[in-house]
Amino acid sequence: MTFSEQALQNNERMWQASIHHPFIKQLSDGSMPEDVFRYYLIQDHHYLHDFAKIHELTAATSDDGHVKRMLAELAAGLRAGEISTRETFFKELNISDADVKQTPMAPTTYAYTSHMYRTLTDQGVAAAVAGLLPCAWLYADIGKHLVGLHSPVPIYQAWIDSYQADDYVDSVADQLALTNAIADQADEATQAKMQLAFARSTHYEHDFWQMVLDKQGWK
Ligand SMILES: Cc1ncc(C[n+]2csc(CCO)c2C)c(N)n1
Repeated sequence: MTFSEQALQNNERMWQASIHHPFIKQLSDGSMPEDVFRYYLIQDHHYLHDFAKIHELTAATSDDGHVKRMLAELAAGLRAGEISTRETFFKELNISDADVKQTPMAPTTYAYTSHMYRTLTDQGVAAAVAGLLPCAWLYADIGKHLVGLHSPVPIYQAWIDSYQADDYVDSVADQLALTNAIADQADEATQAKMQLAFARSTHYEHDFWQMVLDKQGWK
């Protein structure tokens, strides 16, 4: 069994809970209040900024040319994605730079990104790469699940469409292949660290949806 097959089997319950989370349902049936989607976009902006940084740090730490190149390419794609999100979603919802600056990372965004930094510093490159994987892979699965459903709210449908684009689906396949290749060459202890990092990120992906519906803040 490949690393990713094993990972999915180990985390099936959390994975399914994300795919069927009320956040996804509210987005696809259009019932999500706009302020909730705004909250999501701002937290996700904070998340993506750190997520790109973690790719760059992992690339800088790795001594494998292929891993370095792939992570650097993914980071560049994330930076470009950040810019296009600002141009489309932020503009449409009138989210300004000041709105973003004035909104701190909520506890779950903070915990999720901190987990990824910590995985790199404490567990190394292989575990860090495994910790990055649920992000793209889970959204691709959610995108598949939503094929054929059309949200009555155009901006929600635009969000759904962005995770069904062909270039995105190809990039997920590359990330799966990279993670599986790293796991193949890793010893058992490293493979266990990779599984743990994947499981933690999967957990935080689920909590991210819930954070948004709760509009979680610092008490
Ligand atoms: C909390 C959170 N988790 C996953 C994604 C999805 N995502 C982030 S970067 C990327 C790859 C290139 O687009 C994908 C699929 C998100 N936006 N926010």
